[in-house]
Amino acid sequence: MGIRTAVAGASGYAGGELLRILAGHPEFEIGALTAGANAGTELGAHQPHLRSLAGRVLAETAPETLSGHDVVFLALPHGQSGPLAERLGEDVLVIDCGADHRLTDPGDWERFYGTSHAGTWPYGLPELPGHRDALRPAKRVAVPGCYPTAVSLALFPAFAAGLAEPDVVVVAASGTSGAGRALKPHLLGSEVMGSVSAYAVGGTHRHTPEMVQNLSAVAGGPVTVSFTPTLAPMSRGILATCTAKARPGVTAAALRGAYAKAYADEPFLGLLPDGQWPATSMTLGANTALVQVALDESAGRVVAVAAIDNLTKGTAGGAVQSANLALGLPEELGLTTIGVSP
Ligand SMILES: NC(=O)C1=CN([C@@H]2O[C@H](COP(=O)(O)OP(=O)(O)OC[C@H]3O[C@@H](n4cnc5c(N)ncnc54)[C@H](OP(=O)(O)O)[C@@H]3O)[C@@H](O)[C@H]2O)C=CC1
Ligand SMILES: CC(=O)N[C@@H](CCC(=O)OP(=O)(O)O)C(=O)O
Repeated sequence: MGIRTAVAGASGYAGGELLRILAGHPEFEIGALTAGANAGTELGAHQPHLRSLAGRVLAETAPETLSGHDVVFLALPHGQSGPLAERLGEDVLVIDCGADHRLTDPGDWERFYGTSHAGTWPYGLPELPGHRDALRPAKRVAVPGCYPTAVSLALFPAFAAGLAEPDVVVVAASGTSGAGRALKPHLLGSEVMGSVSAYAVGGTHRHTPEMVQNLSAVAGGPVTVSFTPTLAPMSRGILATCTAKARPGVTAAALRGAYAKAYADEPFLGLLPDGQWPATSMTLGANTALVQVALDESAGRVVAVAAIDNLTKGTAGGAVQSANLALGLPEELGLTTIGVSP
C-alpha cells in the first residue's frame, strides 16, 4: 500500500498539476479529492486530461474528508488553508500550495493580503541555502509563490557569493494559468491574446515581500526588490528578468563561476551554456528552473534570467519535491526534468 494522499482543490489548475504528477509517482496512492462549489461532480468534468482518475467524485473540502491520509496537499485560494490545516492532525504531512504560511513577518502578510496571519511553515524551496535540511523532518510545508520561485532561484547564487548589491529590479512575464481557473474579465481570451500587459505595478504585488524575505536571508541583510509582473498570451510559464547592482570589481567570469558552483549538485536547476538564454518553452511540464546570467558592464548590473513552468516547478512539482524530502524519499522521485517541445 502506498502513501495515502489527499488533494484539496483538485478541480483547479494547481490541483490538476499535482494530480498529473502524483498519478505518475511510484509511492503515492491517491485518496480523497476535494473542491468547493464543484464538490459532488466528477474530476473528469474539470480535468479531462487526467484519464485514470476521471471517474473520481470530488468531495467537500472538510477536515473530516482530508483526515485519515498520510499526506494532504492543499491547492486552495488564499486564506482557506490556514483554518483547515489547524484541524488536521500533527502527524499528517500538510503541503500548502497557497500563500497562507509563506511569510515570516505577520505585518507583511496583513499589508499584502489584508487578513490576519495564519503562521509560518518551513519554506518549500530546497535549493535555497539551509532550506533542504529544514524540510527533511517537516510535517508542514509552505510551497513558494510562482514568481518568488523563479526570482529567488535566479538571484540566490549572486547574493550567496557576495557579488550583488541589495538593490534588485525584476520584470517577469507569466502565463494566464498563474491566475487560477476562476473567471476574471482581464483574462478573457479577447483581452489576453496578442497583447502583453503589466499589472500590480509599483511594489503592490503580494509576491514582493516573499522575494525580499528570500533574498535578504541569502544576502544576510535587507534587500530591496522592485517587482513588475506582466501577463503574457500563453497558458503556462514564467520568464523572470532579474537585475541587481554588481559589487565593485565583479567580473563576468566570477559571476558565471558562482552560478556554476551553486547549481552544480541541484537536480532541477540548470545554468544554460554560455550565450543561450532561457525560454518558457524549455521548461513546460518539467520541474526545472533554467537560468542564464550576464554582467552588464556599462550599467554595472548583474542580469539573471530564469524560466520555469509556473504550475510545475512553480507549484505542484515543487510541492512534490518538498513532500519527497519530508517523507524521506529520494528528492527527485516522480519528477521529471524533461520538458515538452515545441
Ligand atoms: N496557478 C498557479 O500558477 C499557482 C497557484 N498557486 C496557489 O495554489 C492555490 C490554488 O490555485 P489555482 O489552482 O491556480 O486556483 P484555481 O482557481 O484554479 O483552483 C482553486 C481550487 O480551490 C477550490 N476552492 C475554491 N474556493 C473554495 C472554497 N471556499 N472551499 C474549498 N475549495 C475551494 C476550487 O474548487 P471549485 O472548482 O469547486 O471552485 C478549485 O479546486 C492558490 O492558493 C494559489 O495561490 C501557487 C503557485 C502557482
Ligand atoms: C498571472 C497571475 O495572475 N499570477 C498570479 C500569481 C500566481 C501565484 O503563484 O501566486 P500565489 O500562489 O501566491 O497565488 C498573480 O499575479 O496574482
